[in-house]
Parts: sequence; structure tokens; C-alpha cells
Amino acid sequence: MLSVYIDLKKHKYHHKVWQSWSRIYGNILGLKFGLIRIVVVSGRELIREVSTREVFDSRPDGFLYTMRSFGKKLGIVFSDGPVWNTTRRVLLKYLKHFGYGTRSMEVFIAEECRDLVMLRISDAGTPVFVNQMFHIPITNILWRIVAGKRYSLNDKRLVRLCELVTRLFRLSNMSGGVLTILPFLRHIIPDLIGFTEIKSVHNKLHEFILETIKEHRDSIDINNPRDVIDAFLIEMIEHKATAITEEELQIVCLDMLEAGMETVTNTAIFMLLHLVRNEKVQKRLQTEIDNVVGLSRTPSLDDRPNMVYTEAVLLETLRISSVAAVGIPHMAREDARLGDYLIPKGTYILLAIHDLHNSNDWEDPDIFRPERFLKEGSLIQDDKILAFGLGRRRCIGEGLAKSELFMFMTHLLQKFTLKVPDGDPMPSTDPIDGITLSAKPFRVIFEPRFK
Ligand code: HEM
Repeated sequence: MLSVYIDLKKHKYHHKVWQSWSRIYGNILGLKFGLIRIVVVSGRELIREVSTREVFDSRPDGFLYTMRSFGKKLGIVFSDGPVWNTTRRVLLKYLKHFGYGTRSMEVFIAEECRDLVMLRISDAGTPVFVNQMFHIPITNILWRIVAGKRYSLNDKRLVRLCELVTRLFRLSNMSGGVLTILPFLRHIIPDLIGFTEIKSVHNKLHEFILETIKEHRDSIDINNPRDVIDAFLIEMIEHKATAITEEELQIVCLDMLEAGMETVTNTAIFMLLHLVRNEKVQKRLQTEIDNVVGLSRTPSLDDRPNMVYTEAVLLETLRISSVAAVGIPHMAREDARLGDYLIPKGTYILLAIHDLHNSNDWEDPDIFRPERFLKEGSLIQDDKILAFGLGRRRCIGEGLAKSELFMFMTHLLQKFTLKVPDGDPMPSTDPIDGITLSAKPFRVIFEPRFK
């Protein structure tokens, strides 16, 4: 613990500490904190191996991961075994039924893009802090399918809830932190180790979700399900013995709010950040929008195959600013061999994704250069990019996230040139540490391209 603390002072980020130790001790780095064993796995082959072997597809049962779900493994992100398997399958079925991955999803994304562009038109030319600007639009897209609801961009309660999720993601990190290693400290110094605040944020999120479920229960028509929550509730009514419980539904909703919001918004903000820092990239992106989409219509997902440069900007952002720096921890469900080592049952496994995307295997890894993903005018789908994981635990939101990032960037860049306000420093690429990495606050001027 002490050595982590000391090296954090030097390297600033947890993933950088693991990276520096992996350089010394190898691609399978074993750590022991009290009773908790953690292995950090680096390098493409090993990350692939862990992601695709069933023996490694459990999730940790440490305190930080289960305190959000009543001390149990529920929902999808932090559950495993039959509960996870069934819930993931059923959730995906319902998400698709209510529009996920279909044309209606594109309509939802386009509506959020339109409102965000309108908002930026209303404050065009003046500096705005951008770090929260995607929170509500991104939440709305998924929440319309899950809960049939959409909020205005200045809805006070949702703004507050999104701020709470951001805060929650900064209070710990994916290795589980003190709360997992020394959970009893929550009885002695709850404020100091963040327990009080994490608990209070969870309570508020649960309150919001419970209210939403209650509204559904009070107005449900079992012959006409409106959204994913209705579908789960109907299943509870019709197949009491086998359906998921209300507690489980609560955690599925929490998973959707948390996993779907911070990851995409943080990536979108980093994309803005790289665009204001790299004028030439921004210009080339705008030229592609002008050539392929023009001015008479708004961009659509059908434009994606013709917009390889935009796709390359997206991949380069996912590479250089890998917000899920060590993925979501896996856990060995049995003793298992990995390389030359025996990984004991119950070991947590972190995947060094940020390191994979920023190591010296890449030419100029610190330079934002989308062209690295282009060859003779075509996009290279580099399989070294593992931002969404692999195997049975692979992110269920990859398609949605990429569609959202494409649509928001093209809609904004079609209308505006992004500039750093005079007198403001160039925004830093150094992230803020946490469950996911996020950008430090910075301001942008959205300058209309056409009067
Ligand atoms: C840029 C955006 C995103 C990134 C970088 C990202 C990344 C990841 C990663 C690395 C994992 C863990 C894979 C593993 O365990 O090996 C994951 C899992 C997951 N993601 Fe995403 N994600 C993003 C967006 C989304 C969105 C929009 C949703 C909403 C549907 C979502 C929902 C989930 C869920 C539910 C899981 C857990 C899957 C499971 O454990 O079975 N993610 N994501």
C-alpha cells in the first residue's frame, strides 16, 4: 500500500504506477494488498487471453464493487455466473426490442445532437466550460429506451445526478481502493476514505431509479410495454419464479446510467480537447464533413463509411485517451495458469488497456495523429485498439458509443469551429484519475462557421 502511495506521488495515476512496475517486473504483475490479490496483465496477447478465457470472466467481490448493489453481485457490470449470463442476455433482447442498434436509436441521437447544436448557437462566440455538456444528451439517448424518458438540457435534477455520477467515478479507481482492501475502515474513518460520500451518491441514484420504477409500476399496461423497465416488470408479473427481482432491475438501471454515461461523455470531451489543440485535424475533419455531407442536411450514420478521416479521429481519441484505462476488473473463478504463473482463484485481474494503446509499440504514441489509422485513403481497423474489451465480457455499448461520438462530433463541427478563448491556456491532455479517466475543466468558444 505504502509503495502505491509513494509511486502515485511520482506517476500521478494508478494506471501509470502499474505500468512502471510492469516495465520492471513483467507483463504479469502480481500485487498483494492484505487478503486481496491483484494481477495487472499487459500486452495484447495476454489481454486477449484473459478476456477470452471463461475461467477469467468473473468479477471481483470486493466491497467497493458490491456496495452499490446491496452487498450482492447483481445486474451486469459487476455480477457473474448464471445471474450475469441471464441478465445480460435478457437486457440485450429488450434493448434491441425498444430500438437499441436500430433506426430509432439514430433518431434519438439526432434529436440530442440538434438540441445541443441549438444550445451552442445560443451561446456562440462566448467561452463555455464544456466538461458537462454531453451528460444529459448521452443519458437521454439510453434512458429513452430504458425508461421512456428524456430530460431538457437544463433539467436541474438530472444535471445534479450526472454531477454525482462524475463525482462517484473520481472517488475511487478500478483496483477497488482502500474500501476493498481495508473495508473495516469505513466504521472508523468513513469520511476520510470516501465511504460517506460514495454511499450518499449511491443512495441518491437509487432514489431516482426507484422513483422511475414506481412510476412505471403505477402506469403499466401489460399488453403494451413502453420500454425496458416495463418489459422487465411484465416478466416479473407473468413469470414470478424465474424473472429477475426488483432489486436486480434497480441495478440493471444503475449499470445503464453509470456505464453508459461517464465513458462516452469523457471520450467525447477528450475528442473536443484534441480538436481544439490540433487545428489541422479540425480543419481536415470539417473538410470531410463539407465534402460528404455538405450544408443542406445534417450528418447521419449512413455517412460513416464515407467519412474515414472522422472515423480515424474517433479511433485516435479512443487510443490516446483510453478512459477505461484498466478496463473493468475480471476475477479468476478457479486456479488457472497464465503464462508461467498460477493465478489463484479469486485473484482480481486488471487489463492494461491504456498502456497497450500508448506504449512504444506505436510510432510517436504521445502525438495525436489520426492518419496512423489510414492507409491509401482507407481506414485500418487496428486490432490493437481494445477500448471496449473482448470476449464474453465485451462492452455492450460499443456500437452505441461509436455512433454517438460520430454524430455529436460531425453535427458540432459542421456548424462551428472550436477555439480556445484568448488568454486561456491550451487544455491539458493530462487526465483526472478515477474509475474512468476524465479531462480537466477547460473552456471552448464555438464560433459559427457560416452566418
Ligand atoms: C467510449 C465509451 C465506452 C468505453 C470505452 C467502454 C469500455 C468498456 C470496457 C473496457 C468494458 C469492460 C470489458 C471487460 O470486462 O473486459 C465495458 C463493459 C461494459 N460496458 Fe462499456 N464502454 C463504453 C460505453 C458504454 C455504453 C454506451 C454502455 C451502455 C450500454 C456500456 C455498457 C457496458 C456494460 C453493461 C458493460 C459490462 C459488460 C459485462 O460485464 O458483461 N458501455 N465497457
